[in-house]
Amino acid sequence: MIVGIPKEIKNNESRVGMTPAGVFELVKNNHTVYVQSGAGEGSGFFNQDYQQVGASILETIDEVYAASDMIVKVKEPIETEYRLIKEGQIVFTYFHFASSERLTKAMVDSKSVCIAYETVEDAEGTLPLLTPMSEVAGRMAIQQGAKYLEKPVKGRGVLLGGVPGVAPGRVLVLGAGTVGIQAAKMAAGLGAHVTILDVNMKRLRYVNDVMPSHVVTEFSNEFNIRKHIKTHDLIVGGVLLKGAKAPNLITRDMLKEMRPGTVIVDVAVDQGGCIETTKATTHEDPVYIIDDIVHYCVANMPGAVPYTSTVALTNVTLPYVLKLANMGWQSACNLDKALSKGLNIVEGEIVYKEITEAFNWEPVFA
Ligand SMILES: NC(=O)C1=CN([C@@H]2O[C@H](COP(=O)(O)OP(=O)(O)OC[C@H]3O[C@@H](n4cnc5c(N)ncnc54)[C@H](O)[C@@H]3O)[C@@H](O)[C@H]2O)C=CC1
Ligand SMILES: CC(=O)C(=O)O
Ligand SMILES: [Mg+2]
Repeated sequence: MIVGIPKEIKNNESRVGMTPAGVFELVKNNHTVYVQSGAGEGSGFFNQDYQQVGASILETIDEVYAASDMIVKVKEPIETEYRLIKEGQIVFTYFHFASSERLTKAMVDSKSVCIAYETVEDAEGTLPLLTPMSEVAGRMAIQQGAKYLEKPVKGRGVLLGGVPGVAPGRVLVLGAGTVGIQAAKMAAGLGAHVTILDVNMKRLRYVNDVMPSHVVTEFSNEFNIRKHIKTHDLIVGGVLLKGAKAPNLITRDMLKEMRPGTVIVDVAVDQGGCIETTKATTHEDPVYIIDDIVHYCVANMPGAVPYTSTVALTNVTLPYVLKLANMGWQSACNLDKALSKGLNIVEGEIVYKEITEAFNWEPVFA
């Protein structure tokens, strides 16, 4: 199969869909790999690193899309990429369709085969291709939150760890999944008081078992959320309903209950966000303020630490890329149930029901 690795074009996105180690495996399996010139530079991988393991370098993104049976990338296609995607072409990447009707329509029209990293789901119900990026984003949420709590950037002026004689900051984490646990762990490590909420008691039991006693678990419901937003300095949104639009757990009117300078880091922004006032931002311009509440809603947080993220991502995507390249998408998905859950749009048909539900579209599949 011919596999193409384009350069990412989302704002400040320096990850790349494959490391030279991944290209090495594909070439060993007799596949042809085209890498766009400079695609890996932001992650520390240069054209010669890819050439040394057998890839050919193409100058433009148009050439990479035109030449390839399968595109392996990181972020959802951006508008200028829509026209490049061909009928029958496999596009293996993060899509987050439920947060973008426009992207969904464009991919339906392209008649390509869209396999979304974020909905590949194993027998235990975990999301192996989302997990490493959620680990990165969960940890980063505290780094970013701590920074925006500083007064010069309109935060409350609270040091998360406190100092002797002054109470530490308070961090409220919505969702005790991968993002939530990593955020809680980082915040706890800094010495902050952490409250973590989920609707899944198994997750809360796990957190309760493994975290120190200054990480307190509570059930997620409106009453508890309304209570805690008044007293916490940093709120991390890490909820997920697989493939669906995130639920709005904090509505606009609730911002008035918070203290000025409270910081929200809504990691769930890529699925539409779990705060009503969330709108996607970029690393270039990451925050905005509504009712004195600082919102950080960057939809590609791991893009800011591309070396770590590219390696972590391709560690988990490569086995699936190899299967797709070796067998074609039909046989690979027939044989691998986890991969088949990644099928979102197949040759013009939406095959993941949460996407149609997100837009109140009529289901078009059986
Ligand atoms: N902005 C960014 O750069 C990135 C965003 N993400 C996003 O972060 C989000 C979370 O991802 P993961 O932690 O991997 O998901 P996960 O599936 O591991 O965890 C989600 C948790 O949310 C919980 N939940 C569902 N409804 C809830 C409610 N009403 N209240 C409280 N908890 C609730 C679930 O029980 C689950 O434990 C996803 O939308 C993911 O795409 C992930 C990586 C990077
Ligand atoms: C998961 C995701 O959207 C990201 O890593 O950017
Ligand atoms: Mg994202």
